[in-house]
Amino acid sequence: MEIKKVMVIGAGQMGGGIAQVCAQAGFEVKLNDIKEESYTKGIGVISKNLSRNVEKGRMTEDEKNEVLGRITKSLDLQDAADVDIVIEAAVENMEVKKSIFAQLDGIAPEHAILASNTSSLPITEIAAATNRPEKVIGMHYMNPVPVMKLVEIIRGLATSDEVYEAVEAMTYKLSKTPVEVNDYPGFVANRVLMPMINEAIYTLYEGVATKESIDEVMKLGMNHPMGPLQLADFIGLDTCLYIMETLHEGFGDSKYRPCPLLRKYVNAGWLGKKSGRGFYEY
Ligand SMILES: CC(=O)CC(=O)SCCNC(=O)CCNC(=O)[C@H](O)C(C)(C)COP(=O)(O)OP(=O)(O)OC[C@H]1O[C@@H](n2cnc3c(N)ncnc32)[C@H](O)[C@@H]1OP(=O)(O)O
Ligand SMILES: NC(=O)C1=CN([C@@H]2O[C@H](COP(=O)(O)OP(=O)(O)OC[C@H]3O[C@@H](n4cnc5c(N)ncnc54)[C@H](OP(=O)(O)O)[C@@H]3O)[C@@H](O)[C@H]2O)C=CC1
Repeated sequence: MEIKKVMVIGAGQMGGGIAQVCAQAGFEVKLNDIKEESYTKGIGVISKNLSRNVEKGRMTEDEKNEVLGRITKSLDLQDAADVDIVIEAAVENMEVKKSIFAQLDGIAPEHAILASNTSSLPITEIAAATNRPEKVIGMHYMNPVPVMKLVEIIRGLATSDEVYEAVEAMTYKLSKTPVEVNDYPGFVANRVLMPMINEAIYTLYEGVATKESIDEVMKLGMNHPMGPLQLADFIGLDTCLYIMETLHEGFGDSKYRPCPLLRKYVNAGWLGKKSGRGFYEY
């Protein structure tokens, strides 16, 4: 099955990046959000990223405008009525995702694939909110999407081979590398990454070292491009907390308990870079 028309749901840091790389690869993209200002912010970031490519001589002004011309605004899920795939990148909350998928099931054409960019939530459970579980799949991009090469592709219990192959082919078309993963909490990426970040937060919470020192140890000692606390701010502390909660609940193992300091920051509205304050100020 050939994918030409894409709808991306959520114009935040991930949805914006996904829309950008899809449009750059020649797909027609509808970028959907519930709020007009979120769309405006998202398309603004895309435009800025593309302008940087023009400044660096990687694309011409005309090519930039062609890419932007392939992205259209959507504030209504009904716009999914003629797309081949929907890639959902709304907030990391099961109830929100189930509601979106149940609605999409009634709107998107019969052949359309319904993919989620969830970082950790079970694809099988999201799929169960629809009458087409064989067409539901995880397509997990990494942040920042235009830079990172990996797409974790998660098979739900009922995902068909045909749908897997179509999403794999699309990933290659985006010049990214797919890795096949089964449907367990956190998949691979966040099952490994997020407990490290949570442990770094515990290290801060217990006064073992300052935030700068913790980040410095991991940058200089392990060659990580960002320290874990800086990376947590970059991902979004709300997203980090939701992922830890999914691991904790999904495995029932206390080793995944979210650090109280992480919860405190999220409750304070300190969500990291996107809100201007997390472990650091922006
Ligand atoms: C939570 C989940 O479910 C899964 C996840 O995504 S976990 C998060 C995974 N991501 C990571 O671990 C990222 C770790 N950090 C990094 O790799 C790097 O710090 C980084 C790529 C973000 C920035 O790299 P850097 O060398 O420190 O900075 P910088 O020189 O400014 O950027 C390098 C390139 O990336 C580009 N870039 C950086 N941030 C960008 C962004 N937000 N959007 C688009 N492009 C970006 C820059 O334009 C630059 O491109 P060129 O060199 O081609 O001009
Ligand atoms: N941050 C990361 O590093 C990564 C995140 N992910 C996953 O991607 C998804 C999005 O994360 P991220 O982009 O960081 O989050 P953001 O908070 O940056 O963006 C989420 C966007 O979705 C919008 N939104 C919320 N509910 C709906 C809805 N019902 N319909 C349409 N749009 C909606 C929000 O609008 P508003 O602001 O108006 O509420 C916001 O614009 C999550 O599932 C997350 O786990 C995956 C990989 C990496």
